[in-house]
Amino acid sequence: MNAGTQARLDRIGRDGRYVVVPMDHGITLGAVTGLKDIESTIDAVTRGGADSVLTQKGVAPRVHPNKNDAGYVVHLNASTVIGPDSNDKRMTGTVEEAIRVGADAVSLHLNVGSDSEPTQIEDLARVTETAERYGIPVLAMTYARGPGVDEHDAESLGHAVRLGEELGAHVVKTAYSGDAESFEHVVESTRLPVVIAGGSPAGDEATLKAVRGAMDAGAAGVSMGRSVFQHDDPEAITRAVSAVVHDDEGATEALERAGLSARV
Ligand SMILES: CC(=O)[C@@H](O)[C@H](O)C[C@H](N)C(=O)O
Ligand SMILES: O=CC(=O)COP(=O)(O)O
Repeated sequence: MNAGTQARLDRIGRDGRYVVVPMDHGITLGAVTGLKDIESTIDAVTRGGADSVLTQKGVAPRVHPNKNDAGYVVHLNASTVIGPDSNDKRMTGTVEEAIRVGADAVSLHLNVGSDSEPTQIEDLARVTETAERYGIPVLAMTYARGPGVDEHDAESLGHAVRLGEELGAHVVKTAYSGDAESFEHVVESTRLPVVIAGGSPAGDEATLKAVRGAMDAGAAGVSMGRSVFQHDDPEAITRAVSAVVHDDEGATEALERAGLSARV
């Protein structure tokens, strides 16, 4: 691996594990809870131990003053939930733009199984080629999503993360399959570090149990957005997630250590 790529990977994670808090949802969902005052949210999650934050390029000026020396990932494609097809992710930036706005890494979202999969495959291939030339790590968000696709099927998730590796990504993110045993298949489908998304918030206990299960299956951490940035105490939940990812804490112990009761 290019020395610059490795050095930048070490800026968005720690010791090969990752607590990334993505807040690119401002395009997907709009200015939802946690994203209106994104400055405070970024400050809170990075004080809580997030290794890096992730946004679209346009809000970069609102990131740097508040990220407390955490790493920064710029997301390069998007869609909206009000558009014709939220699975149809279109390019919103380039690797060069990401470098210009101070990114340590870039990310791209693919919906494997969607009608727009072929274009997204081409997009990721181009992004990894350019990123390699600049020594910029690529986080591929490879979901199993599309007509008739089971978004939590371990076989499909394993296929999605392997696609990310085959196209030159350095870290892959996907949905959690729901239990450690099935998620082992996902992790074993690639040599890359696999991190999990949080999905729609389902309560602190469910969130931490998913993180614990994924880590037990061999995952390398999380790229967890809404369950963190929409929490009523983003710093505390980040602290709990980081305790599981980086300190191998149990779900309940991590919640208690962060001052959060184990509630549904
Ligand atoms: C809002 C969602 O369904 C998330 O899983 C998004 O797909 C995550 C993605 N980065 C996005 O916001 O487009
Ligand atoms: O960019 C978005 C993610 O990586 C996952 O977001 P979620 O809100 O945890 O599903």
